[in-house]
Order: sequence, then structure tokens, then C-alpha cells
Amino acid sequence: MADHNDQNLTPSDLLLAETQSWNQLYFFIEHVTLKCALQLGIPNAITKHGKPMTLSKLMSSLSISPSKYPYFHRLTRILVRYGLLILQKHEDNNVDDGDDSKGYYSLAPTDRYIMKDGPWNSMEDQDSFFFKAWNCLGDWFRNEDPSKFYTAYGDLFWTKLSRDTSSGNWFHANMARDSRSFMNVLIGNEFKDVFKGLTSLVDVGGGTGTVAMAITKKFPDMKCIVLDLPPIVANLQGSENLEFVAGDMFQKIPAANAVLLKSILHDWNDEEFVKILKNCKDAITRSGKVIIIDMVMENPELDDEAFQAQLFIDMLMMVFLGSKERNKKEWEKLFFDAGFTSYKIILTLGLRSVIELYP
Ligand SMILES: C[S@@+](CC[C@H](N)C(=O)[O-])C[C@H]1O[C@@H](n2cnc3c(N)ncnc32)[C@H](O)[C@@H]1O
Ligand SMILES: O=c1cc(-c2ccc(O)c(O)c2)oc2c(O)c(O)ccc12
Repeated sequence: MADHNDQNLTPSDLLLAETQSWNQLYFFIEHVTLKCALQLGIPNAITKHGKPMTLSKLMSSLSISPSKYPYFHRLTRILVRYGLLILQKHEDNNVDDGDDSKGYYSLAPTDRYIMKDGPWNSMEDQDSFFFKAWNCLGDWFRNEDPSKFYTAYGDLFWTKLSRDTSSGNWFHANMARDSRSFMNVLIGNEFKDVFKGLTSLVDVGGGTGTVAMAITKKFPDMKCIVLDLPPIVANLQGSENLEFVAGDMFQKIPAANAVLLKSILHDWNDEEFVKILKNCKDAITRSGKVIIIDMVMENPELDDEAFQAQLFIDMLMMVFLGSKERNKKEWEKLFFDAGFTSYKIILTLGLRSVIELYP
């Protein structure tokens, strides 16, 4: 007697469902093996070697015993499957499986990003901080806490970062990496028009100033202010056209031609979002603008892989901040709720879009 759940599934449906459920259940193994690769130092070893490496060479450079060969090649096999490594087959293709002359391993282009500016290379040193918030996510759906992070730590994310120096430094180093990478793309191509003609700009929640430094380097005549919380900017040194100001964007934003909000508005719920934008509107001149760098969900320009990445970041916002990524309609509603009259999505660069908002 077929179980009532299976009665509508054909044998091939059942086998497909089995494959799908194994992939869903063990999806975390991609994460575990990627972290293992970083923990062992595989990307750095290949980078340092300067050219593709055989497995034996890679293992000896990592001081891994040859006795582990039968296991290590299975780790690199799955890393090739995920696209972290590239295996260049040996010309003589009929080598034994697992034989060292099987081929040479090199880093995939994405891996070079991961090592230089990606999110991964900092995860190790804050493993517990980052992953503790994700554990037992279901608990949060049964409590009234503002975020799962709050359930885990009894503190809001920004409060915890300002109290815990090592986590705060780790987080802001991550943001600086992200900003360096994004600004290289933004200012390095013809879209620098976003900042063209501005004589002053406030980078609200500008952190340790990576974005502001990139802008003032490219536009030396512009006066830039970085507004952030006191613990973040307390010991930061400005320059002739860059000033760090300690403050609260929910209270007041210094006056300027334009205000920049990169990875800010997705941190906050709709009410807080509107409050920040209203303070931005009070800060800019009538001919000024607000420049937003953030994700626009369900963006038709993005492929499925980018959409999945956006879903992951949306979960990150939900878990760490109780906030969200927004689609175009959601952005637009809040822009008008904050009293702005028009906006323009200037361009989409990777997962993020640059939006200009006019008073
Ligand atoms: C996700 S980070 C983005 C940092 C930077 N804009 C970037 O993209 O690299 C959010 C920033 O908002 C700052 N922040 C949080 N609450 C704030 C507040 N009430 N007033 C000003 N800045 C705040 C945090 O300290 C942090 O630097
Ligand atoms: O805990 C994290 C939190 C965030 C994060 C929080 C608020 C934002 O507005 C944002 O843009 C990113 O980003 C991370 C990251 O980028 C990493 O690589 C590793 C950990 C984190």
C-alpha cells in the first residue's frame, strides 16, 4: 500500500524528490567545505605558488600528510564542483582517478575576489560571533525579539558592535572590503557622474571612510563628511577635504549638496527608513540629491545566481537586524512617504543599484 503522501508520485518522481531532498538537506556542506578550504589555506597556497599545482604539491605546501591523499582529492573535487577551484586535466586523460598526474589545480576568478575583498576571508576569526546568530533560527519565529541576533546576544546588532571592540573591528573591516571593491567598479568606470558637480557630500553611516576616501581622491575639490556613531569615528583622522563627524542619523545630518547612503537603508524597518530619509531631505540643498547604494530585489537585470545571493543577504538582514532588502515598488513607496518627489535608478552594478533621490 503506497503511503498516502506518495500515491501521486511516479517512481521517477520519487527518485527525483530523493535527489532534491538530499541536495537541500546537505546544502550546508558547500559552506563547510569552503570554510575548510580557507582554514587549510588552499587559495593562499595556490596564489603563492603562482601557477596551477598538482594535488601532491598542494598538499605538501599545506603540510598535509600524503596519507590523507585519498581524502584530500575528494575535498578538492567538491571545490571544483562549486567553482572555487579549476582542474586543468593532464593531457593524458586516461590517468587513474585520484592519480596525481590527474591534473593541475588553479583558483577560479571568483576565488581571487573571495581572498582579496570577499566576505569569507574574515569569517574565520569571528566564526562564533557570526554563526551563533544563525543557530536555531526557528526559535526567533516563536518569540517577539526584534531579530535573531537579539535572541542570541540580548543586544541589538549596532549596540553589540559598539560594545565589543573585536567584533566591531571585524565588521567594519568587512564593510571596508566591500566598499573598496564596489567603489573600484563605480568610480573606475563612466558612472562617476553620480558625484560630478557636487561641492559637498555627507556619507551617512560611512563607517571608517573607505567610500569617502575613494570619492575625495577622485574629486579633490569636494568637501566630504563621514557621519557615524561615536565609537566608530572617535579616533579616525580626516584630511583637508574629509572630516569624520560623530553623530546619530536619526537625530541630525550635517548640511551638504548631497547625502550618500551605502548599505544603510536595508538595515532598517520602514518607519526608521523614512525617518533617516526625512533627515537627509532636511540636510540637502533644494538642488541637491540623495545617493543610495543598495539592493533592488526582483531586479529584471539580474540572473538567477544574483537573485539567490540577494535572497541570502535578505536573510542576513532579517537575522542580524530584523530588516530587509526591498523591491522597486517598496523603495518607491518609502521615497514618497519621506516627502521626495522623484528618483532614478541610475545603474545596477552586480547585486547593488545606485539610486538618486530628488527633493
Ligand atoms: C552596513 S554598515 C555600512 C557602512 C558603509 N556605508 C559601507 O557601505 O561600507 C552601516 C553603518 O551604519 C552605521 N550606523 C548605525 N546606526 C547609525 C546611526 N544611528 N547614525 C549613524 N550611523 C549609524 C554603522 O556604524 C555602520 O557604519
Ligand atoms: O555579520 C555581517 C553583517 C553584515 C552586514 C550587516 C549590515 C549591512 O548593511 C551589510 O551590508 C552587511 O555583513 C557581513 C559581511 O559582509 C561579511 O562578510 C561577514 C559578516 C557580515
